[in-house]
Amino acid sequence: MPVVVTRDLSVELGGGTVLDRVNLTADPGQIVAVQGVNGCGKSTLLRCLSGLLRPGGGEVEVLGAPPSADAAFWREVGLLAEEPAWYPGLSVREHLELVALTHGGAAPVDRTLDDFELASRAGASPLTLSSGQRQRLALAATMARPSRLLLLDEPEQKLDAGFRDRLARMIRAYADAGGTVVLATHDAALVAAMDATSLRMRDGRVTRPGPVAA
Ligand SMILES: Nc1ncnc2c1ncn2[C@@H]1O[C@H](COP(=O)(O)OP(=O)(O)OP(=O)(O)O)[C@@H](O)[C@H]1O
Repeated sequence: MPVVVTRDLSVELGGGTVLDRVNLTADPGQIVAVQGVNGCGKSTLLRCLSGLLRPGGGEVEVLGAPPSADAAFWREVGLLAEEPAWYPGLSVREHLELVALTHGGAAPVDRTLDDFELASRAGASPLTLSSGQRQRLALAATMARPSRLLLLDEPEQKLDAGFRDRLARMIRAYADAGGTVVLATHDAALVAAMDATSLRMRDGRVTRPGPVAA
């Protein structure tokens, strides 16, 4: 059974059509990369999949039901969108300990710090990190705990080339273990490195579904 299905998903905002009858499916183990120019509707699509925006028309099903606001939904779904608010009085390590404590089955914090290249900054407040380091912390908080679906809006932003390669491998490993990923990205190299299914959007419409071109 698909993890994500949209049928003729449509959204109007500010008097204009932002999503126009978008049909998408994502199966267990699949990475769907939504690509297209600024303003084509990628973030709006992810907001609909996460239930943060109610579509004006069509249907969205995530894990067999419309996205829901309750905590049970968010235990299955990891979202990376706007940068989260950080607690200034908690260190990088303590933020990750909070995630590990509240989500059974999370990866050990020391391993997460290594995986996301944050070990040398473990004692720092997130507010004193560089923007790329904060992006890695946001990714770590999203990916270090169990989930069935990851919704990632431009996960590559602020990351250097080396960590983008590492991220591609981590997302691929998540999918190989049965997880589903829908991401919006401007990074064609990341799409290729993850061996993702590419979905091209233009003006709110899907123009080119199918496997990514070589
Ligand atoms: N609240 C809103 N009111 C009016 N228009 C909106 C609103 N939110 C988004 N839009 C418009 O919807 C369109 C799609 O925006 P969206 O953020 O989904 O694009 P995107 O593909 O994610 O772009 P980017 O690559 O720049 O992140 C844009 O034209 C944007 O101006």
